[in-house]
Amino acid sequence: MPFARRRRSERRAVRARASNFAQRGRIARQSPPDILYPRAPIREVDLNNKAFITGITGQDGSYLAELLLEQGYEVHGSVRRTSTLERSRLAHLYADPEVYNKSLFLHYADLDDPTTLRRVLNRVQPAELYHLAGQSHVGLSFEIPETTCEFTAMGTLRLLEILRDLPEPPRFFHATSSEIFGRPVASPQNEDTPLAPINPYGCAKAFATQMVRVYRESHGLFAVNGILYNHESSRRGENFVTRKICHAAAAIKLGRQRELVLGDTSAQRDWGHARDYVRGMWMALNHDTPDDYVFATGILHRVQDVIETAFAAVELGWTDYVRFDRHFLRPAEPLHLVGDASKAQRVLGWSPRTSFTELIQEMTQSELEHLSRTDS
Ligand SMILES: Nc1nc2c(ncn2[C@@H]2O[C@H](COP(=O)(O)OP(=O)(O)O[C@H]3O[C@H](CO)[C@@H](O)[C@H](O)[C@@H]3O)[C@@H](O)[C@H]2O)c(=O)[nH]1
Repeated sequence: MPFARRRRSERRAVRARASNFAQRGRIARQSPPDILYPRAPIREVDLNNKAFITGITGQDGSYLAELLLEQGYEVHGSVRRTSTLERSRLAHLYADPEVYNKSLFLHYADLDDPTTLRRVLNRVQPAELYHLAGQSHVGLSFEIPETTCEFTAMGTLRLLEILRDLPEPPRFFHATSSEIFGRPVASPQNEDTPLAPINPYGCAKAFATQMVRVYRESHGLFAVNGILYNHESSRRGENFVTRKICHAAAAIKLGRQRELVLGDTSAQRDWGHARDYVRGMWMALNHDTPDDYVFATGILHRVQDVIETAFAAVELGWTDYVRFDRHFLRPAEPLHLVGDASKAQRVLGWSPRTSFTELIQEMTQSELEHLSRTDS
């Protein structure tokens, strides 16, 4: 029986069993992911289901891990071996003895090491695999195009090849990007918009997106592309523009920073909240059939709007602090990247719940609270 149609008492029991991970979070500074069961028909969520996340230590990976744990999944994730443990977004789960190595497991494995990945996936045998890992910074992809393609394009292909050989391949979600559309001929874009990337990152994502379609259609994998427009949160990396601005507004308010230096502030994006987008990932992978879905708000804002909203949230005038530096300009900027998520809405019952203003205010507030607790 689909989870959504289970008896109310059973659903209540499941929710009662699931602890509220985000609230316990040391660094999770927002309200926990609110999980509503989608209207779309979904397959039964077996409480023993295992999910595997590549990129579990990233913004999306950490929200998704929380959501899946709340749903009763056993969650596994691959982590890269680095000299420092970059797991701060998972710290609250990692530090919880009820969770770590009980329902959350981390494995050393990487996209450039298919032997290890294969061994780990063979051992875990997940029912669902969420592929979120890769080099995700568009500007940086101009500097390190080979690394970007190695991880984002070839890494995805290697993963698909491994799945093809598994006796029971898991359902596969690929987090792709609006950057596959580059400078699209039509706005808003949907799942049928032609791919026309204009930077190395977009090219790598376009390759991977198309490969996912090939493996779905020619090899019969249950493989889904989530075409994700910009999605942010207080867990966003500090070199992405929303976090950079919200952090600066809070730091300037507290006297910890003097100015904010930016590139093109007229650039426009379709910005939503990461928590909403990981909910979409789960809904897409639990639908009856594999397909591609755009996840977006459908509303464009300028970088300048982020600046004004963040500085207004700390009651400062932005003009005294913001400076332009061409160092942050990119060789090419996409135009009119705004998504039409009506298919996700119609088929999955997905829609974003957080407005642009709420998002930026929440991020700025979170920075204020975080900075107020720390010395530097
Ligand atoms: N990062 C950054 N961007 C700046 C700055 N000043 C202006 N911008 C402009 O702000 C816009 C957003 O930049 P990012 O926040 O770096 O995000 P992105 O390039 O749109 O890429 C993000 O969204 C994609 C989905 O559309 C993702 O696929 C990608 O991984 C990433 O998350 C771009 O037009 C960029 O030129 C700055 O100082 N830093």
